[in-house]
Amino acid sequence: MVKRIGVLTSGGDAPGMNAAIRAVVRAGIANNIEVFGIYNGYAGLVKGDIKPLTNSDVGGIINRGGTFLGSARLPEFKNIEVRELGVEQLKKHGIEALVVIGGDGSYMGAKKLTEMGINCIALPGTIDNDIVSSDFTIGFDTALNTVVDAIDRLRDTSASHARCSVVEIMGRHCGDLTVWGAIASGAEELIVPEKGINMDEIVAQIEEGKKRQKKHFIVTLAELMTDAHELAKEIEKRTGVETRATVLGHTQRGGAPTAADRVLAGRMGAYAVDLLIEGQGGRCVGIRDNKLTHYDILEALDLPRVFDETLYNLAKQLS
Ligand SMILES: Nc1ncnc2c1ncn2[C@@H]1O[C@H](COP(=O)(O)OP(=O)(O)O)[C@@H](O)[C@H]1O
Ligand SMILES: O=P(O)(O)OC[C@H]1O[C@](O)(COP(=O)(O)O)[C@@H](O)[C@@H]1O
Ligand SMILES: [Mg+2]
Repeated sequence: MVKRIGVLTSGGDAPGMNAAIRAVVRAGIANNIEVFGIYNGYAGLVKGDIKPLTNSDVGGIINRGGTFLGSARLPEFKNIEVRELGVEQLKKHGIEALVVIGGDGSYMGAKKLTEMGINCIALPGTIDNDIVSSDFTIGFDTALNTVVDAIDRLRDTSASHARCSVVEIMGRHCGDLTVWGAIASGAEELIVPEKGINMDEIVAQIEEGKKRQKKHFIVTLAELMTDAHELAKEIEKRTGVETRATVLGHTQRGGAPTAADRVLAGRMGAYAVDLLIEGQGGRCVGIRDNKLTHYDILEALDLPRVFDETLYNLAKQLS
């Protein structure tokens, strides 16, 4: 049975990563496995930034945002020679298997390390909710609550000034944070990559609201689609409603994880250790209908992303 494992966080950080690390360490130690922390993702792996972790090292972190191990992006990890340096470091420390907490990019790194003889289990840690093999990713619920809190505040000031607010939300190429954020905050409009921008529809929605003496308008916009400030100018020009843009940016990545994210992280972290004990590798953990499951990483990354039209239409209908 596996005796010594490592844990690392990689890619964009996400609230709940600390809770996941804690779960890996505590579940590992409970099964007589030594757990080593690898600092700063694959970059730290290659450099040998590796230290043993005890139960008390992961005490007092369940409620902390970010990742105490640090995270990084190391594009060079795609090169086999760079990954070989990482494998050498693991061998030097006697680490036989790894838990990798990150997004789709980190999953690829985990798959490739498994092919090089290091069993890896990947956990979905990203605010974007863009990992198709899991209904939810660790960090999504916290980021969603941050988005909703921000929109609630923006609505207050928008109503006082009878303004429209364009709110740019993260998600890379996935509209989930925007769709869920729009529903939970009662936004008037949502613009997501899966649907594109329909300027006429946005203008019509605001004009219709004006007729009902509406005092404020919230337009949620997924990032990377258009410039939020330019969109605000265009809305103001076409509707006559004074409009401001707010880019929520990295505020969405921070903060104490919600209870839902902590529980998800705890379940997934312990499950990853179970899979390593079974001798599994190259797998990623997901949650489906509230049940833990695991997939081959390549198959998981190949799954087609199905956009939830029902939720999108609900956001439209209730606006
Ligand atoms: N094809 C790949 N092969 C090996 N490692 C990869 C690959 N793609 C990404 N990675 C590693 O995973 C890291 C994180 O990926 P990235 O896409 O930036 O974030 P995320 O994991 O959050 O999606 C990259 O910086 C790189 O070190
Ligand atoms: O922090 P950076 O490097 O500016 O990256 C921003 C990107 O990271 C994210 O916050 C999270 O993405 P990943 O989890 O895939 O790393 C995206 O929503 C955003 O597009
Ligand atoms: Mg990603």
